[in-house]
Amino acid sequence: MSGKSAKDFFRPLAVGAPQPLREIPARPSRAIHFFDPSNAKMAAKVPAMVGTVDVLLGNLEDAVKAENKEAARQGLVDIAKGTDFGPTQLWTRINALDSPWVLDDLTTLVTEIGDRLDVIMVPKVQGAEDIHYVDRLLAQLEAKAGLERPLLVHAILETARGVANVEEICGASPRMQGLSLGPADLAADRRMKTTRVGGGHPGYLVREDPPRVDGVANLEARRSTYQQDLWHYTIARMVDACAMHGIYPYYGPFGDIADVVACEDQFRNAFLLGCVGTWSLHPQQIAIAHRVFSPSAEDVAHARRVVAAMGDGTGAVMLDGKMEDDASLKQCLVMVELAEQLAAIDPELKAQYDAIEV
Ligand SMILES: CC(C)(COP(=O)(O)OP(=O)(O)OC[C@H]1O[C@@H](n2cnc3c(N)ncnc32)[C@H](O)[C@@H]1OP(=O)(O)O)[C@@H](O)C(=O)NCCC(=O)NCCSC(=O)C[C@](C)(O)C(=O)O
Ligand SMILES: [Mg+2]
Repeated sequence: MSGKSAKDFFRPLAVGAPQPLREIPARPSRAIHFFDPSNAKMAAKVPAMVGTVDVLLGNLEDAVKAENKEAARQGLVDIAKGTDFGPTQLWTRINALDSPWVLDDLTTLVTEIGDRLDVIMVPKVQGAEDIHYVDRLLAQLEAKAGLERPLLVHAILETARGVANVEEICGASPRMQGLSLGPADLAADRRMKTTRVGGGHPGYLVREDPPRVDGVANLEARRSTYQQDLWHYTIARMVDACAMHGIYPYYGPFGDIADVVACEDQFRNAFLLGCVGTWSLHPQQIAIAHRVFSPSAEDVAHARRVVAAMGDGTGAVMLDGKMEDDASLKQCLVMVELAEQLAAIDPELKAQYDAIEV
């Protein structure tokens, strides 16, 4: 894991840096909405988006043209200084650690707007060494800026080595807040034969067995095929690594902006497997993410019924013909706690959750 002794793990890494957190706060982050701070039209929309999305993220890395890198950095500083973010979190994605821009990204952002940023997303993380580098540098910069609250770090898993090292990445620093999938870079690094940004592929499928007549397979018969999820393995590994370390997994980008149906399906797979949120690249993906990553009123009502029926939580009871016990109660508590967190920030959801009787 970190290689540090337990007593040193929560010590600040620079004199005067804030104390690391012992627990990562579970703040709602159903959608992490990306914007390019160097794109004037996009940037102009950001202040009005405060309160409509859980996280706004000023992206400095890929999707920002090389000639705009400095404008994007400065644009983010200006937006952060000039906007009251209220309950909405402000994140950034810095450039890759081997790029010519990242040192200035970190130095400028932490010293200028470190008190306004919540989480720094680091792309293309390969192993614990990348997190250790960022961890120490952030501590030095936090001390210099006189920050009282430590910045958190979110790693994007987008290389084969990163996936292989996923557990050590999650445990590399008390700053680790979570992980996102980077399906496009990961596909390229693995030499997958896709050309998309996330989502499925029609060629990745399983086929129904052929019907048999007198024991002979009829290979000419029409057979159903079922498209499989290319990202299941990686998301499942991320979910376990994050749960093990008390941090949060997220899906990532869905590049086919027009295909809102497949986007919703991909997001829902991630939600059901344990992810707490996803990315939004275009304003229309925010509503999809909010819908998917907020449990339905019916599921919340059912979970509340199980909690009520289970009393002190021990033993087994029958509810609607089904056995409920300690383990189903725990699943229901996950649902109820999430519903309470979301209801606290979203009056519309609160009304839906309160409308259905337990
Ligand atoms: C897809 C694009 C090009 C379509 O942009 P568009 O202008 O063609 O779209 P539109 O539908 O025409 O836009 C309508 C209006 O919404 C605005 N708008 C549009 N998008 C946004 C936005 N995000 N935030 C705020 N406003 C936005 C846009 O400026 C326009 O404003 P207008 O009505 O005044 O003309 C554009 O939405 C965009 O650039 N989105 C962000 C892309 C991005 O951040 N990509 C990087 C993350 S994915 C990634 O890096 C991979 C990964 C993880 O690394 C790995 O898998 O390896
Ligand atoms: Mg990438």
